[in-house]
Amino acid sequence: ICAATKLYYIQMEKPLLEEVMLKRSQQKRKMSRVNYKERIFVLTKTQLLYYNNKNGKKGAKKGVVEIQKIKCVEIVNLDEPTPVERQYPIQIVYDEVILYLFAKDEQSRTRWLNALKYEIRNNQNLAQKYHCGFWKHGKWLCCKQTTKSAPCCTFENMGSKYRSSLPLPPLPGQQRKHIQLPDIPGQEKASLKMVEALYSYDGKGKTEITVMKGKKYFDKEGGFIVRESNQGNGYVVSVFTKALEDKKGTIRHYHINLTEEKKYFLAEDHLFDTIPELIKYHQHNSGGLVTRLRQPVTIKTNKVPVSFDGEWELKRKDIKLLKELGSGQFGVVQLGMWKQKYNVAIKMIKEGSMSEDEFLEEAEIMMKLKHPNLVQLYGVCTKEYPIYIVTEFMSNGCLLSYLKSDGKTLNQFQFVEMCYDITDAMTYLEDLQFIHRDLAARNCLVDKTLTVKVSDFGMARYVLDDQYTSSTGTKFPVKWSSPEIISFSKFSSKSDVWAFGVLMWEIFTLGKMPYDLFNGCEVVQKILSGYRLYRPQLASDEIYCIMSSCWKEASMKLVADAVCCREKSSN
Ligand SMILES: Nc1ncnc2c1ncn2[C@@H]1O[C@H](COP(=O)(O)OP(=O)(O)OP(=O)(O)O)[C@@H](O)[C@H]1O
Ligand SMILES: [Zn+2]
Repeated sequence: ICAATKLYYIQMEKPLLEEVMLKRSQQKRKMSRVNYKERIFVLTKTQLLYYNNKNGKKGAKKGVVEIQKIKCVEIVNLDEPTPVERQYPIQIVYDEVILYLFAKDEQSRTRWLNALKYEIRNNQNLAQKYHCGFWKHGKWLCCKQTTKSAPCCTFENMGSKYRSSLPLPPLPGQQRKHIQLPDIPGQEKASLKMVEALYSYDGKGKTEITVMKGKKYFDKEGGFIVRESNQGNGYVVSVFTKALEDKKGTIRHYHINLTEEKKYFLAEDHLFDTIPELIKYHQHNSGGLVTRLRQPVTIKTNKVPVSFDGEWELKRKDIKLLKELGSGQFGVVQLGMWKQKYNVAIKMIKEGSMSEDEFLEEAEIMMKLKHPNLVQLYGVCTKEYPIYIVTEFMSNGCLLSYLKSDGKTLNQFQFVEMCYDITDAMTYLEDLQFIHRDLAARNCLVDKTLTVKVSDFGMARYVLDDQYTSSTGTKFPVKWSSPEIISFSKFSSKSDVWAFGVLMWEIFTLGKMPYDLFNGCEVVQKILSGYRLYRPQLASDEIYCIMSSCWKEASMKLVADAVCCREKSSN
C-alpha cells in the first residue's frame, strides 16, 4: 500500500504537456527591456516548469510555477500589431507576477489553456477578474491603468466552469483507470453499471439507440460512443444522460458535421481539425451538448462478459483452439475463441502437473477475484482431460518477454505506471488476504493498451513438482523469495511485497535476471547476510528507495539464527 501511494505521487510528476513556446521576460526591474525567449514548457499535475531549448531537448531549468499558486490562466487580447510568432498569447497569474507565454497556434493554445485550467480548478485563490490586455511599458493595454496592481478590468469568463465540487475525469490520454487512494481530490472511481441488451433493437428517431442482443452497454452519466451513422453519412456521437426529464436516462445523438474548410464540429462555435480533438474538447466542455462526454463506453467484442453468474464449468464445445501462445509449468497455453466471439487464453493442464482437485476446490473463489489489473479467470473445463483453465487473453503476452523485446521503447513514466498497475492488483489481493506466492515479471501479462495485469495468483500451491515447490528445488523462485520463505517457507502478503520489489527491479532493468552472477544457493547466502539487488540504471533514487523498501527486515539476526539452527539440525 505504501509503495502504491509513493508510485502514485511519482505519477503526479508525469509530464501532461510538453512544448516549445515563447516566453516574455518578466521585467522584474521596471525599465528592463522586454524580450522573448524560446523555452520548453512542461506541465505536470503539480508544476509548470520551463527549460532552455537546446535543439528541441531540455537544457537548464529556468523556472518553476507551482500549480497551487496560480490564480488565473487566460488568453490575452492583441491590441497592437504583433509578429506572427506571438499571435497566441496566454497569461498565467500567480503570486503578484504574470507570466506571458505564446503558443505556436490556436490548437496549441487551447490545449494549454484547457490543461492548465483543469489542473488549477481546485485552487484556493482563483481570481474573479483579470486584465484582458498586456501589461506593457508601465501600463495595462486594456484599461490604460498605470499601476500594475490596479484592479483587473475583465470578468473571468472561462475558468469558472472548471471550478466544480464534482470530481472531473483525468485529461484524455492521461487516465489512470482505477486509482483508489481516498485522500487525493479529483479522483473518479467509475461506478459502471452494465446493462445487457436482451433483444436487438433498431433505434428510431433522435433519441433512440440501436442495440444488439447479448451486447453489454454501460449505463452511466456522460457515457458516450462515436459510431458510424446509420444512414452511412459520417459519424455520430451518442451520449447517455440522466439530466433530462426521463429518470431512467436518455441517449442523445449528435451528428459530427464537417465544414467546407474540412473542420469538424458538434456545436457551431467550436471547430476542430480532427474528430479526436473534437472529442477531447467535449470531454471537458459540454459546449452545447446535454452533458460533457465523460466516459467512453466500450462495447468490447473480444472481451468475455464478466457476469457468468457462478457458471464456472464451461462447455468444451464452445471453445475453439486457435494457436499456441507458449508453455509453462502446467503445460501449453493456447489462444482460443469462446462462443465464436470472445478471445480467451486456455491453459491445457498437462496430466500429472497439477493437484487438480485442490485447484478446483479453490477455483470458485478465484473466479470471484475481479480487478482491472488481475488476469480474470473465466472458468474451467473439467469433464475431460486435459483440464482447461480459461482466462482473459492478453495480447502483448508475458511482461518479462515484453520488457526484453520492447522495453527500450518505454519511458520512465510507463515503467512507473506498470509498477503502479501491479501494486493496485496486489493491494486488492492483500485486502482479501489472498497471497500470490509467485509474483514475478514472468507471471504478469500485458494487454494491448500496455496495462499490466497480475496472473497465476495462488497457482503455485497446485504445482506437482518438487523441484518447483521445495525451497531447495532447482525451479524454486529463490530470487523472488523473502528471507522468511527461504528460512521457514512462510508465505504472506509481506513476502509478496518482497517479490514485488524484485519485480520492480525486473521492470527497471528491462527484464534482467536478478542476481545474475549468482546461483540459487549463493543468493540465499547473500540475502541472509544482508546483500540486496543494486540500483538499476533506469531507476531514480526515488524509485530505488521504493524498491529497496520492499526488502527491509525486522531483524536479520533472528532469521540468521533460525537458518543456522536448521542447518545444524539437518547435519
Ligand atoms: N492470458 C494469457 N494471454 C496471453 N498469453 C498468455 C496468457 N497466459 C499465458 N500466456 C503465454 O503463455 C506462456 C506460458 O504461460 P504460463 O502461465 O503457463 O507459464 P509461465 O507463467 O510463463 O511459467 P510458469 O507456469 O512456469 O510460472 C506465457 O509466457 C505467455 O507468453
Ligand atoms: Zn485591464
